[in-house]
Amino acid sequence: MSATNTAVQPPADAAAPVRHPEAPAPGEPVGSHYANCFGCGPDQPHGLHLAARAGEGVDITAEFTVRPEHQGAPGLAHGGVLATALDEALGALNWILRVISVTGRLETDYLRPVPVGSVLHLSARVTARAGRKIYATAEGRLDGPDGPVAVRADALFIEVKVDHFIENGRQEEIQAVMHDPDVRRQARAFEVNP
Ligand SMILES: CCCCCCCCCCCCCC(=O)SCCNC(=O)CCNC(=O)[C@H](O)C(C)(C)COP(=O)(O)OP(=O)(O)OC[C@H]1O[C@@H](n2cnc3c(N)ncnc32)[C@H](O)[C@@H]1OP(=O)(O)O
Repeated sequence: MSATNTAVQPPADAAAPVRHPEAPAPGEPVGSHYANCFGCGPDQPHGLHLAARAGEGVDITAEFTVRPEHQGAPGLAHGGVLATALDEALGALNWILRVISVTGRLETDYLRPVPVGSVLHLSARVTARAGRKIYATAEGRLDGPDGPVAVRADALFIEVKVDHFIENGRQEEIQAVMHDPDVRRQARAFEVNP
């Protein structure tokens, strides 16, 4: 592992993250940002169905149950799926900061194999902010929230406007969500906050 790559580590003058006053209360579900999201969407049959809960700080917890459709090697979770679980847990931090951001960089360490049928206990927290850059870290543990760490990641998320999705997403899906009052309400709530 490179000791010189500092892209996912905050600079010395980065600011401490602040929990938004209207973030979900500790223990409350963060909610799915999009019903078809592979990470958190309830309508994705093969998705991860992560349901994150707000922590007390600028953090969340979530569980991911590894199903047979998530395999890479026989009986083991695919590494890309595990990276997705970490990425989704990190993405849920948007709701604690009340900022819309996307993954710019995700550095993942795989420490233990994760068997099918196991529950990965995920936690993620923001470590610092610098302008549009949000630095965060996540880990997934086996055998309970205090069990051994199986996977971990450091990430750099970049703040974007709602237009990022409207301009880049396929119009079919964009038009469908624009007509969803829940999505419109959520997007408005994020955009009125500086
Ligand atoms: C409708 C409502 C929907 C709501 C949906 C909620 C969605 C939540 C989803 C959550 C789901 C889970 C999460 C997901 O799966 S999110 C999905 C996966 N991620 C993406 O698709 C992002 C694709 N990338 C981009 O769109 C652009 O590259 C972004 C927006 C990221 C930056 O392009 P933009 O033109 O805006 O900015 P910039 O290029 O001026 O860069 C700005 C600064 O950032 C630094 N930098 C940039 N990239 C990197 C990098 N890779 N490593 C290190 N540093 C990087 C850069 O050096 C610069 O620094 P500085 O020079 O200022 O110091």
